[in-house]
Amino acid sequence: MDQKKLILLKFLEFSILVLEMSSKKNQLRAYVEKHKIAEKLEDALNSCLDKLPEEPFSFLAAKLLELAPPPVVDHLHGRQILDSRGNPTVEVDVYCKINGEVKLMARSSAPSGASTGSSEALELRDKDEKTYLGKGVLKACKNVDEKISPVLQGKELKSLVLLDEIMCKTDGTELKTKLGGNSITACSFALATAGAKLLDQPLFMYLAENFYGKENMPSKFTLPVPMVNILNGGKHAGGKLKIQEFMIVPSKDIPFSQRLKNVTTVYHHLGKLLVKRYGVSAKNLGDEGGFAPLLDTADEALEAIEEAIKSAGFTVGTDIRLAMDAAASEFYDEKTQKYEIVEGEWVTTEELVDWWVALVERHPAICSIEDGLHETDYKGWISMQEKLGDKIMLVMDDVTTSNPRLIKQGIEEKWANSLLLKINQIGTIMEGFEAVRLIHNELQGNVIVSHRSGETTNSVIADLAVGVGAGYIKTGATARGERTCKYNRLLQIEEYLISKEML
Ligand SMILES: O=C(O)[C@@H](CO)OP(=O)(O)O
Repeated sequence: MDQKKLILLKFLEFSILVLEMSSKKNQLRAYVEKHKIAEKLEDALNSCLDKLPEEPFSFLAAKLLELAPPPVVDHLHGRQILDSRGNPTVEVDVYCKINGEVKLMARSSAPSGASTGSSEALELRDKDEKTYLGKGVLKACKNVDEKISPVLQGKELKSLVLLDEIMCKTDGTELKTKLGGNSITACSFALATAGAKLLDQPLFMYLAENFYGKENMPSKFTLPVPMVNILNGGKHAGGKLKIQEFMIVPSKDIPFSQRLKNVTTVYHHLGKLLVKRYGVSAKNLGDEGGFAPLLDTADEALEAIEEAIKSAGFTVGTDIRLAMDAAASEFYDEKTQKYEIVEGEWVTTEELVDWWVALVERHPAICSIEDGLHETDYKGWISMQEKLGDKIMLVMDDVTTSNPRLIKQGIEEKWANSLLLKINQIGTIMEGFEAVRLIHNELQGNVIVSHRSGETTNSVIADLAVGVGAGYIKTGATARGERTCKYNRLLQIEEYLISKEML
């Protein structure tokens, strides 16, 4: 055998040995020292480096990569932290084993809703009234450590779908009643974050690869249009205003950073206007950072917002449109089957649908109404879709709870034309992917990726919105850290996409 081949062979043997022994560092160090491997190798390489052709080295490098053991999940750890409302929620740490060494790769957490749909995944709470008024999540954290972590141990992180599938199977229930939706969502978010980090990819790219498959990755991405909560009512505020969220929606024909700048400008103008009109307490903030003035009617709120848009120098309806989340289940009486749309005034389903039609006529800048009816008032949903579905977005939230089974039913029965996607309503990102596919492929409708009213400072949903090509994102006001971190992440993604010519 000629010398070149011999050296290469020895180098290969040595490299294999290093890889095999890399989990036992001390032994490796002793071996290297005993046999003076480092010097020998250096000598050998020096003597032949410039004489050897390129080929064998790239072959060798590829072989070594193949031989390296892939990084795998070592364990997950759940911990109780606080969300933006001061309630406990689950945070999960993902530890991976890389070349035999255990490292903390990523951490993420679950959000929590207030106006929740009845078919949402179970939010597992301890119900011990002495601790956090029964809202503790220590049982959910224990499930992460004792039930989820063991089934994921040793698994690779390339496929989030596979990991989410394992968690769903381990729980075995549609609404995650065994392990808790909060533990599973926090794990799914943390595993995705860890996977992206391990593969050295931006999170949105990792999610896109899992959503589209590596072969079908788009060469360009789009950034979602933000639906920015600017004025709060209902359960998120505390006054008489029944409708939960009034939002502003910038034009999609301008860059994301400009969309954000425009809506933020309107937000500040509205703050000033409310103080002037209703006094300083009118600029108090609701759970999602929107102002929470003590108003009585939707018209009052919409007129104030329209005026703020104009005083900020924009045109209502072209530069900035309006959107609402009624959260109608919260002002519905199941016994009488009536809605209290204005304090003390109860209306039937038909009257409410007509009320919506008239409101859209009075405020033509309205482009979207979410949960305009109670979550089981299917007749009402169908009637509203017939009357308004070709004019504006009608968004299913509590009625579908991001659940592919309910979304299929909604598509078949023509409940509405758009979907609000909240991963913690169903549990895993994988199930969220299925929801998006249904809406995009079978309904040709819009998906709005959404936060919850109780949030943490992780920004996974911003990456998710870009990764699955959602048209919109709803993540509160352009104020309060747990809301702005999502918008700020979108600014980072925008910059990245521009630099890579992928926008
Ligand atoms: O109703 C909604 O769409 C959400 C988010 O705004 O609120 P919650 O998280 O309280 O369900």
